[in-house]
Amino acid sequence: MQIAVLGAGSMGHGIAQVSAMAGHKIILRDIEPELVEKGLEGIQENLQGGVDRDKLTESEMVETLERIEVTTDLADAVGDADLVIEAVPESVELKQDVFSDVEEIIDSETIIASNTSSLSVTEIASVLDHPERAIGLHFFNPPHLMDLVEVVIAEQTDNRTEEFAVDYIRDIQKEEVIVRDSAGFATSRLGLAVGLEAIRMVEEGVASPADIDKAMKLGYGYPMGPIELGDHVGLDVRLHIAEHLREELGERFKPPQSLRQKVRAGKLGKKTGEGFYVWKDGKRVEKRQTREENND
Ligand SMILES: NC(=O)c1ccc[n+]([C@@H]2O[C@H](COP(=O)([O-])OP(=O)(O)OC[C@H]3O[C@@H](n4cnc5c(N)ncnc54)[C@H](O)[C@@H]3O)[C@@H](O)[C@H]2O)c1
Repeated sequence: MQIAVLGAGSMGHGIAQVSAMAGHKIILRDIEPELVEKGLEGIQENLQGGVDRDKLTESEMVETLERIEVTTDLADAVGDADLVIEAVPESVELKQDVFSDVEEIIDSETIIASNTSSLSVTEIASVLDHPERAIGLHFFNPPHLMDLVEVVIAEQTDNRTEEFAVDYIRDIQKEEVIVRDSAGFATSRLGLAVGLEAIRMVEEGVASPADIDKAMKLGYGYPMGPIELGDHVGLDVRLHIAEHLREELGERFKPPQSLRQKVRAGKLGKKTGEGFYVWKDGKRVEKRQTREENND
């Protein structure tokens, strides 16, 4: 089928790539020529990496790239699309504008999906004349390596749209989970609950961040401990999501004080060189931390 991907940033170019690899024709749209070109370069790099690691052949790479067109023109992108997936920045107003603009161009059968990671798909879809064709498709970063897609069912989503979305996800070799549209979907809500409790345990002096992370890795088989994951994602991002979930779901998502303090101090994790851990050149600097040190 033909798929329009709107936004060629971190997620958009990855979604375009995995869809093209499954044989679909893709039109990738961003607002500036440099941005679509950058997205396309990202796809080329990922595919070349796959060829280098013998994950795909040179000719599969070439065929995949031949299935991708880029444009800055919305009508060119969505005019003949069977599925439109938006991956523009995380703002309700922006996504609503994109949805309404798209609906003016597409035909009545086209499905419109949002890759939002935290916003209400129901609210985004509310601007449509036919909101029953809207759905959330929450891909994970980077889409070419992450198998999961949360299929988010808005209040208005009908069965045809849900079935269409599930068929598409399976077709591109991803695994779906079906989630009713509610704050944090399934992943962020549970991931954050563990992450916030881990920070509270550090505050209470139960164990050091390193020991909490080690406990969950060795005891529960987590690939990465909850505190280290927070440093990876960015503590500002974690705080923002916690505030949103607190507003929607209640006090159990109240952000711990030490999380707020780290964000106020600009200690945002890996990207600033310090969060709950110290980071150098993208790697955790190992130092034996005592519980007292972490109560600062
Ligand atoms: N980055 C992640 O880890 C991640 C994971 C899952 C979901 N998401 C969600 O995916 C969406 C995109 O995130 P991202 O990290 O790719 O952002 P990004 O900033 O990397 O990319 C967004 C792109 O959209 C473009 N854009 C802005 N307005 C546009 C418009 N009207 N039409 C087309 N393109 C437009 C921007 O120029 C930019 O290139 C957000 O909703 C985000 O919450 C992000």
